[in-house]
Amino acid sequence: MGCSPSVLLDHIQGESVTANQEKQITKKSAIPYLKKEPTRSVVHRKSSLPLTPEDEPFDAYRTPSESKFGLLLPPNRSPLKLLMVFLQPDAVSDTLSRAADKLGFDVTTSNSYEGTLEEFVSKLHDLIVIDARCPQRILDCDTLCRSIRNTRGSQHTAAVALVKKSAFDKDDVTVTTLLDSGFNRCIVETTNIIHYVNELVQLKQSDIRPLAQYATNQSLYVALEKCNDIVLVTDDSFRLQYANRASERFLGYRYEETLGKTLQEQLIYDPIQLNSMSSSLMRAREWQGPITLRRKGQDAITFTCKATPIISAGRSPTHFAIVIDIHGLSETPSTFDKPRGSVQSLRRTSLDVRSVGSDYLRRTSLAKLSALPLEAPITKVITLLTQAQEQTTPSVVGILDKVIDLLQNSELYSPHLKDDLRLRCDEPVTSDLITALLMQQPQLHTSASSRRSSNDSTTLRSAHRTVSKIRVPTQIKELLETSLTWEFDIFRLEDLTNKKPLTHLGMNLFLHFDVPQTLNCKEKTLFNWLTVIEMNYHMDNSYHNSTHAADVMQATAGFLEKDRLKAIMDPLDEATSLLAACAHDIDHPGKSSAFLSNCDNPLAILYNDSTVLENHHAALTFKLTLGDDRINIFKNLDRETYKIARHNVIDMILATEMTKHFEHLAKFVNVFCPKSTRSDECENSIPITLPENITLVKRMMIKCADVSNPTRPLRLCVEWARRIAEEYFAQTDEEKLRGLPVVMPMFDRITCSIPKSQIGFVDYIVHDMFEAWDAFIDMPELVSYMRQNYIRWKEFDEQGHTTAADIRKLQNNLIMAPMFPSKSTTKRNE
Ligand SMILES: Nc1ncnc2c1ncn2[C@@H]1O[C@@H]2COP(=O)(O)O[C@H]2[C@H]1O
Repeated sequence: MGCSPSVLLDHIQGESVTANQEKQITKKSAIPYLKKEPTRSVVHRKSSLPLTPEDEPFDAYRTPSESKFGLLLPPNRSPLKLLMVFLQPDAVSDTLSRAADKLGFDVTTSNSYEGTLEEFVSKLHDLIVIDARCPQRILDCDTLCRSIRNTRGSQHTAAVALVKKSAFDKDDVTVTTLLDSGFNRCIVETTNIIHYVNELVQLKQSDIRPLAQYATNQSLYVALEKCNDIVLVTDDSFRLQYANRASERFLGYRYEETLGKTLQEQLIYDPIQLNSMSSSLMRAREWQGPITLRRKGQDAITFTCKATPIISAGRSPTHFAIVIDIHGLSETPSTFDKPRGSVQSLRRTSLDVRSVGSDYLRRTSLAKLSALPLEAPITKVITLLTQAQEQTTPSVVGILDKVIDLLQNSELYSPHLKDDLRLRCDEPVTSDLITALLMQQPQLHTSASSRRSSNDSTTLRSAHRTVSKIRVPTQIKELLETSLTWEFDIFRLEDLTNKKPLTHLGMNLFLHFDVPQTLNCKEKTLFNWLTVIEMNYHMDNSYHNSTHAADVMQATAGFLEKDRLKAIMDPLDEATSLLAACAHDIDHPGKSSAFLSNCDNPLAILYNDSTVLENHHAALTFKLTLGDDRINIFKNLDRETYKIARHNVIDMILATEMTKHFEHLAKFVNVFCPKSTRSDECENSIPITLPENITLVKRMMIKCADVSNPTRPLRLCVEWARRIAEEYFAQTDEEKLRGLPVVMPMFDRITCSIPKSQIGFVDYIVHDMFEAWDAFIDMPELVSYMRQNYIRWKEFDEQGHTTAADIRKLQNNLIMAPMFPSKSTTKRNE
């Protein structure tokens, strides 16, 4: 069965009696020591294993002295075995033997070359002392020692040459030669037993014990080889020095392919992860986090990793032990060592007791998440924050915990109305408006409501009417010549077309953007389509009628004319953007989604109170279009192109849902106007043509077009404000009449201040979005008009022009005012 490397690491660092402490024991008991050997059984762990990370000694892995392998105990073999090789016994050998007896050695003697080797092979002594005083021709010590060293396991034996006194007195080469042939040291002949006792004590401490520790190390290596987690050891420059068998199995590299290579060049996929790991390790701090590893001939894969610095010399880490938990690996590699059982089954039996701590659990589950082969940017962000937590103060850790909790919420960009919005927002009408626009859920019934099924006029209108080719009157033609200007007078077109502006403007713009060619359809089909779409807008809505659709289409066309967009949009993008704009509010009942939900309207039931209107607009668009060949503008597209077109139209229509306003805005700003990037860098570094980024642009485009009315010339802006206010008032009236919850109580036609509603709408919705949009497509007139209008609304409010009637009066004067702003107002730096 494999074992957990974390247990091994504990063993390495968990001894309670250090080498220093043991030296002190040895020193103090120099004399009693002759009589009583301290037993190894006195060595116990100071404390039991910590149960949670909190129980763990703070610097369990970090104290340099504890990171040394020197804390390993030699194997508990008692007594130590001594082989004495003397051709003939003499007073010196006798003294040595007696000293060894006193220290409790198990002494064996030998007097020949062969006998020695035989004896050694059978017992693998801890210490061998060879008499090097006799002439070489009688006993060749050098050769004997070399032969011993060639014996398997002899690296754990200390070999000592017993030399004449003269070898130390004279400056000859005897000692060096002996050391070269494999002896660990030389001791001099003597008949003084104390001398030999001290020699043996020193030998035990400085040679036998470390060699025995190496023997224990050997067993650790065996454990590492058998262990199921990947274990890598690198030097301080992340050059691989050791990789266990699990690494070969999971990563597919043979041992020889990996050794000597740096983690970066061979294994670690993500430089950010490596940087984070190395910054902790270099500061002698343990690191834990997900790590994505390259696998030979396969996809990279992310594992949970724990890296520990090891200081074997000096003050800085000399090695790093990297243990990679393969738990959570979804797929067992085909080369997996079958007899050992599956990763999962092994894991179930090997419990890491430290995983009980809640914080650890949280990190572990995060790590498991990131062990999946998928990685979203948010996963990286959470990982980096988790790593940052390890290097900061408890108060910052607390804050980061909250940040991580928020980030783990899937509704990242959905605004949650701050509980105290009503209190913080001085203006109740703004509070009402923004709450109604941004909140998904319908209001709870606050008053007794008569719940009955809606008979709202959301039923389909007939799509089947023969469309004759119309001739465009001159006035309309002339007006349409300005159809791509931001000051285009949509209300005049409404008048001239007898409230059918969409068909006329739509055809004009479709031709301008070569839509018939792009969709490979006849102009007549497009015309029919526009007609049917327009028919399905409610003429009697004061705001959400086909004039609004035409206005949004006109704004969209104006945006599409800008170089920034021309550069990234292909003809299908342009065509589908215009189609989406035309149809984006089709069959709008003049009431909000919340209203529909509150009165159990069939649409709210159909769409489960979720994105009710926008779902309906998109679905109805396709239902109508595909339902009649005469208006099926997609019928000549191949399946693939149709799918793209359909996706584009649906995506853009759904993007107009205001509850997702901040989500779309934030995504756009994050990609195209990141705070950290200087504007010049920004332009060059953004992968603007990535399909997902073009999608963000298209969403932002239709959103801006949809609420562009506060950025139009004042006369247009005021009329739109009056219209939307009128529609809101109508809803409030009906809610009151039907005893439904009042979604926006402040929009009461008697009491509401329309200027205040506009100020709030710009403050909360329009301002930031248009600043960002202007920065992107370079249309300074948008922001210019928005600011001028804003000032005017403030003036109107101060002057007491608040009701719809007041606004109407104002409009009479505005009709006389010029539509175009003075030249200076379109300058960006104004
Ligand atoms: N000038 C405005 N004042 C207040 N609300 C507006 C204004 N223009 C647009 N809106 C709101 O913004 C919403 C955008 O999506 P809708 O067209 O569905 O409905 C729109 C209105 O509810």
